[in-house]
Amino acid sequence: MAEMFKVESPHVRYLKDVIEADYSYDTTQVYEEKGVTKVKPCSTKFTFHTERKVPKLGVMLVGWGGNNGTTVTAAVLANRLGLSWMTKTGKKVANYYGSLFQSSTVCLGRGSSGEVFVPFRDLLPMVNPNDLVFDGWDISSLNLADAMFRAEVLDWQLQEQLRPYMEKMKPRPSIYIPEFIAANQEDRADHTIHGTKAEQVQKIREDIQDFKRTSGVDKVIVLWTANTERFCDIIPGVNDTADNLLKAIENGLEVSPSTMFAVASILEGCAFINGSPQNTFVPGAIELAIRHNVFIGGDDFKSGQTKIKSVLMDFLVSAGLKPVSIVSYNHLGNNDGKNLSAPQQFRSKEISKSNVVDDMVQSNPILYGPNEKPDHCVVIKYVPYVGDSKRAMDEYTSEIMMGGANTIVLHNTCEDSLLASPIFLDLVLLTELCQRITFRTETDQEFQTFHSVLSILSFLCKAPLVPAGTPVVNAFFRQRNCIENILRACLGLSPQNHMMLEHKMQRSFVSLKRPSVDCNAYPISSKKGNGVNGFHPPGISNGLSHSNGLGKTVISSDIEIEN
Ligand SMILES: NC(=O)c1ccc[n+]([C@@H]2O[C@H](COP(=O)([O-])OP(=O)(O)OC[C@H]3O[C@@H](n4cnc5c(N)ncnc54)[C@H](O)[C@@H]3O)[C@@H](O)[C@H]2O)c1
Ligand SMILES: O=P([O-])([O-])O[C@@H]1[C@@H](O)[C@H](O)[C@@H](O)[C@H](O)[C@@H]1O
Repeated sequence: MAEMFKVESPHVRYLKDVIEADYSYDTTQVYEEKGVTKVKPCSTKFTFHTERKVPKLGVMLVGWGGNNGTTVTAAVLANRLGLSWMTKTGKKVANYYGSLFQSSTVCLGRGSSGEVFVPFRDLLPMVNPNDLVFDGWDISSLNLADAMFRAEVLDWQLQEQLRPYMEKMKPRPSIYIPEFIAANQEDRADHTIHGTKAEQVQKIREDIQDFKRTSGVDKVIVLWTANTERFCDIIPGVNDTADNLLKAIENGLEVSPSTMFAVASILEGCAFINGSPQNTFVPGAIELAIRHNVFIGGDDFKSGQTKIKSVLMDFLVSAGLKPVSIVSYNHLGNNDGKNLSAPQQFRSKEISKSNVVDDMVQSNPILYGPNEKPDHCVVIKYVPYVGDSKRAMDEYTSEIMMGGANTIVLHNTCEDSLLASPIFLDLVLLTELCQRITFRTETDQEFQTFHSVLSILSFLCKAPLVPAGTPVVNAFFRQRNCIENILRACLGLSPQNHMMLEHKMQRSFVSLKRPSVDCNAYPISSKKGNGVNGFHPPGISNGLSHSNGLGKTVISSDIEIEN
């Protein structure tokens, strides 16, 4: 599919197979010299390559029969089919609300009528989620239609329309090691593979090969959405290096099912994403991914309470207010909640939900002394009756000026799986896009990929996995801006700086010509479905555009967009 717009610049070249962009990466180095803090602007010349051809993408879900797995599969099917259904509050239409790429926008630049916003997905060629092909594994034998019914997430009228499609989808039997998940999951495990750990890893590899062969997809990404496991001890000689991990699997030593899936995926050259909080990526798994130049990412989908926390902490600390007590309670009644009612599984989740405040606390030594941090308590309770409708209650108490106190209380009710499902799509689509991006610098002329530990996924994860020795960022807008600015860099566009100097000057440097009067509103993104058909970005929806006969659509004399 042709790009939705083209950048007019001598530094950007639309070649047959790639978009090639020259980019100046500007940073600022701070260092001490003779007791003086020095600040030095630095600039590095990058050349980015982004492959223009979008592949047919297969997604294999571990835990496919769960609430999230069935819901995301149903959502993609419903969008592909353009389904709608009646409910007590009226007609509902399939959409991808909650997806960064499908339902949020970015500012492309400034037009004659103001800022021009386009769907995030249109910045670079990306897979359309409607085209995703799903497969996967589950320790429960239910087909996807019966599993969707068991999940009790989606309206009945929608389930009825989807049943003929989803009842044909059957998860593959999976690896089951009881001690890694709650004992209360045992009655679900009627669909498991047997044999040694090495034989089971080999079986998973064969499943991936079989899916590739039978589905005709160009590439596969494996995503863990099975139950939360207990943490694994990091044992020298067992999982501390890639070779030891492979040997441990051969010798049947302690390796969790999620790590076994990660190893199988990596050995098959498939990116592996961990949507749960356990430490799947033991050092040996990370080393193996690096050795095979395969992307890994995680941990734990950032979907609700923690996502709000990464915004509120950003707001409070950036505003100079001092959060001193944060209490996050929630109860839910789905199978995830049932699994988390066991202490070891809860502990995994408690860890991933607790570290999200660290970066903002460490960013402000005015508010927090060395090793000082707010009280932070995480509580999760299992209440079967409420099902997937998670109830979250949060209390944020901050010290404000002159001994004052400010307490913010939140109550949030939502279908947990409808918050998590769009995150799946963003994770796999962004990972796939990153697989098509390479870059070189003026001092290192050989093109390289991103590091195997794909930290650009941080925006989508509670406990971001980052390359060793690199910073963990949790603040919501910093994470989002990171994605946006990297994708802009692939187009040779400078980072969003929000300065808007042109509007803050006595004598502006920009003459904003009025658009010609004989043109119609220009649909920036005419992709079908998801309610964005004929998308008219704010600022030019009543704006005017016309074709100048050169195959370009001119929104105004300031912007030219090539059809
Ligand atoms: N909002 C959210 O729903 C959300 C947010 C963040 C993280 N998560 C995590 O995502 C995961 C899935 O959440 P869910 O609500 O879909 O849970 P779920 O219990 O409904 O689904 C998990 C599925 O995994 C299956 N399973 C368990 N062990 C397996 C194995 N070894 N191999 C294959 N399948 C296995 C189970 O049978 C079940 O069908 C959980 O770990 C949860 O903590 C969920
Ligand atoms: O994403 P978030 O709302 O912070 O955290 C959620 C937890 O509060 C919830 O109890 C759990 O079931 C979900 O898996 C999810 O992890």
